Amino acid sequence: MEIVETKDYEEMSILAAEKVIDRVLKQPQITLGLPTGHTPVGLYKRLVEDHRKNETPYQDVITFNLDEYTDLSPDHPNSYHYYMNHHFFQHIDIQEKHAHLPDGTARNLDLECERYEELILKHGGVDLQILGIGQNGHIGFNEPGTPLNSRTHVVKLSESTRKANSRYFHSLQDVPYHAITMGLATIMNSKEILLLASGAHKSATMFRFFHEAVTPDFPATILKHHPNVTVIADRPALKEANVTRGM
Ligand SMILES: O=P(O)(O)OC[C@H]1O[C@](O)(CO)[C@@H](O)[C@@H]1O
Repeated sequence: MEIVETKDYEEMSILAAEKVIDRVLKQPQITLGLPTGHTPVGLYKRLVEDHRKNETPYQDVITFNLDEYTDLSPDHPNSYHYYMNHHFFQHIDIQEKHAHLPDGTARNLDLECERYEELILKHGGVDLQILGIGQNGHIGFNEPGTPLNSRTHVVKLSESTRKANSRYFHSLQDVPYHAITMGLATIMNSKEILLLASGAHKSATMFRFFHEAVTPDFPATILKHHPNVTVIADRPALKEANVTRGM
């Protein structure tokens, strides 16, 4: 695992964007796995700026988002469909049919999970999966206790995650109770993984990530079994980590 420490959030976003742009230029038909949340907002901003300036092409890029809430329509301002359009898709030349998110409004959610998982496989899997990390160690919406061999599935969100995400909603009651997420095995199937973390509120999380053995109690620890992971995290997030950094 390669660990890159940056001065701050800005630098984390710049380095992450450089990596993504490099991969897209080398492989114009790349399949990207994309996260939401606060952490990647700066990355998307840099990618959009780069696209405007350098016309990095996304016409042939395929994307699969990690997760989506159930019961929020795609045009709901808190849905991840909306987030992705707002922060990224509407500003680049990606084809709509290439940008995939789980359909949290599907009538049969289990079938939707199967469809999504099969679609990822049909595209040959994710080449570069970008991840944020929840304070309880979740990746995607794989909460503590999620089986390590899980595929795309419906999850009941933990109260801590609902509370953390309520900052984007009018109130805690408005936060959905369920979501569809790629599973841990789905994520582990990606060829390369880029994990981003920023802020002092993630420092205990990053300590656990680096020092705990692989366990479903802290789902991100599974990444230790992946052969090609880069962590880009800022100094506040790594202040307790006590690990060797290097590019
Ligand atoms: O980037 P943030 O906002 O700290 O969120 C961390 C993680 O939590 C989620 O937003 C889900 O709660 C993930 O999508 C994200 O990776």
